[in-house]
Amino acid sequence: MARITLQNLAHSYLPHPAGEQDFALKELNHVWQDGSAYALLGASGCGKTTLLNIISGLLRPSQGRVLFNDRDVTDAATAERNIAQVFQFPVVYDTMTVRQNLAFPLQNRGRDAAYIKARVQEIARIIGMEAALDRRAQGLTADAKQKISLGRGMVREDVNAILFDEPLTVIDPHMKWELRTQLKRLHREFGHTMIYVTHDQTEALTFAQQVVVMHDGRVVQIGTPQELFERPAHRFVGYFIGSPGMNFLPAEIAGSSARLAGGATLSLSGHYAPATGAIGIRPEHLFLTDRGGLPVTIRRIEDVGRHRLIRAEFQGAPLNIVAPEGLPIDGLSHVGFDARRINVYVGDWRVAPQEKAA
Ligand SMILES: Nc1ncnc2c1ncn2[C@@H]1O[C@H](COP(=O)(O)OP(=O)(O)OP(=O)(O)O)[C@@H](O)[C@H]1O
Repeated sequence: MARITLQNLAHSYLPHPAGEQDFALKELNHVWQDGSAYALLGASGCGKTTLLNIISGLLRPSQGRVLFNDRDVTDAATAERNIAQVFQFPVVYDTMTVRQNLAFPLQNRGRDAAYIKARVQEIARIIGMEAALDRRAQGLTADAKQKISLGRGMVREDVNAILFDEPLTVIDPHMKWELRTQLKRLHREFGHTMIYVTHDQTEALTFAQQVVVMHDGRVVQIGTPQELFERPAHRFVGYFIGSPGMNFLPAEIAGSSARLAGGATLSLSGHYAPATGAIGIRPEHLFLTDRGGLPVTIRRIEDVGRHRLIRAEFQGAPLNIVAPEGLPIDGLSHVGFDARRINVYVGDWRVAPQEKAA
C-alpha cells in the first residue's frame, strides 16, 4: 500500500495551452493518505478520469509529479506502479472460468495454489459468485462480468492502491448497494488505499472517508461527507451535494448581518467583512413558520418518501425547504433560519467568519 502525493500536478490535452482554460486538470497539490478510501466526485467532464489516469500511469501529466510513498513514478509505466484498476465496463477473459479469471492476477505473481484457492473463494463470496466459480465467463451477463472485474481488482492484497473508475455503472441497483457495502468492508479489513471515481453522490458519500469534489478541472473541496454537507467550500459543492442542493440568496454582508433582496435582514452567527455575496442554506435547515423569518410564496409541495419538499420563492429566488411528513403547512407563509446553519459566499467560495473584534 502506498501514500500517493501529487505535486503541482496539471494536465492539458493541447500541445501548447494558452492559459488555465486549456487545462483539463488545473494545478493540484494533494496527498492521498496510505490506507484511506477516497471518492473522486464531480459532474461529467470535470477531469476525474484525467486525474485517475495520471495516477495509474495511463497518462503522463503535462506538469508536476506523482510520488508513491517517496518514489517518483511520474514516468513509470502502469505495470511498474503495482496498482489494481477496475473500469466502468468489464475486462474479463471470456474463455476462462470465473475462478480462473479471479486467480489470474495471483498466478501472475507466482502465489502458491493453496493461497490462490482460499483467496479466490473469499473474493467470490464477496462478489456473490461462489456458485458460478466453475462457469465460463462467456455467456454471463454484463452485470456478472463486472462483478468478476471488481473481484479481480480486489484479489491482490499487496497492491499500492486500487483505482475504481465508475465501476458500478452496469450493475443493477440492488447489487450496487451490496457491492458498495462489500467494498467498504474489504477496505476496513485490508486497508488498501482506494480511489473511487463517480459522478453519483450517494456512491461517493457512502463509500469514502474523504470525498474529493472536482468542478471544471479543479479540486474545489476535500472533506468528509459531513463537512461537504455542512460547510461547502464552493457553491458547486453546495449545489451538487444534497437533494435538492443548497439554497443561495444574494446578500449584502456586513458584520453579523446579511441584507437580502427587498431589504430584509438576517442575523449571522459569525462576524464578516463587508462584501456583496450570497448566503447559502440547506433545505433541511429551513423550517416553515407563521411569523418571523422571511415571507415566502409556496409554489409546489412534493411528497418524497419520509419528508415533503416545499418549492417556495423569496423575492423571485427559488427556495427549497424540507418539511417533516405530516407537518400542517396551511397558513404557513414564512421561512425560519437557524443562523448557525448559514454559510456565507463571496464569488463562488465560502468565507469563514472572522474572529470577533475585541
Ligand atoms: N484524450 C483526450 N483528448 C482531448 N480532450 C480530452 C481527452 N480526454 C478528456 N478530454 C477532455 O478533458 C476534460 C475532462 O475529461 P475527463 O474524462 O477527465 O472528465 P470526467 O470527469 O472523467 O468525465 P466523465 O465522467 O464523463 O468521464 C473534458 O473536457 C474532456 O472533453
